[in-house]
Amino acid sequence: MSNRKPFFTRIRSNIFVERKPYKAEEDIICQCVRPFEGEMGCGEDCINRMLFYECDPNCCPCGDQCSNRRFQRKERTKELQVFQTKDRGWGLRTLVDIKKGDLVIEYRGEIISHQLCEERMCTTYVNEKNFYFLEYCNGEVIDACTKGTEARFINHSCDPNCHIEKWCRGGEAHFGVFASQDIEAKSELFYDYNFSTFNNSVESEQACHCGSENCRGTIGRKVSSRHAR
Ligand SMILES: C[S@@+](CC[C@H](N)C(=O)[O-])C[C@H]1O[C@@H](n2cnc3c(N)ncnc32)[C@H](O)[C@@H]1O
Repeated sequence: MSNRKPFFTRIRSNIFVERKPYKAEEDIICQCVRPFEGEMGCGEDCINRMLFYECDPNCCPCGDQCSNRRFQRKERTKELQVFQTKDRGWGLRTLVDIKKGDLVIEYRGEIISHQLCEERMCTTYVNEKNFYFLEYCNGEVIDACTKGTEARFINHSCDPNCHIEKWCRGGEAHFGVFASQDIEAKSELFYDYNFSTFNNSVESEQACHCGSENCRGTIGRKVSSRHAR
């Protein structure tokens, strides 16, 4: 493997290549009560949070004290490092402790249709060995091959310390890598590709080197037909 970190363009929000982002027809307003000054509202019992729906600051009863706006505030673990692993290519690790439940980083990229994804795989990405795709919604894919965040470097493990959550904000979805447990500084971050990736047909043929006791042997779901999920 080359020592040069693969180049990609870091983006602050998803890029909609073939369509404009949808706007929500109406906002769902939670029933939280604005907390005392200096405290944050919309905690674990906020109905929007329970439904994986971020509050709108313009109509949330907690206003600027709403804590259910992590994607809008672009929260993330600040000190993450891309590094070369022994047998998994590049990976992503944390340089600081992370608490269970924290949003580590948003998985961003270009939002494209399955059809355009197929086309890119036969043209632009035809010589690529690694693919950086995540299933979006309604037949669309997040393509982080050239534009995205460091989340694209997160490797697969059959016993991961992170997982992907889909959250709604306005009319669109946001995908975040969340800590499934407390994670110590200097640990590599992993999620289970079985539940999240788009190109299972490619990954189901790749040997897994996650090293966990319950390793399934390959990094993608075992499928017979292309893109079956
Ligand atoms: C989304 S990329 C992850 C970043 C990648 N390691 C890199 O160097 O850019 C997915 C690719 O990483 C490698 N990979 C991820 N998890 C792995 C694992 N558990 N064992 C072996 N290879 C892995 C495979 O080559 C896979 O196709």
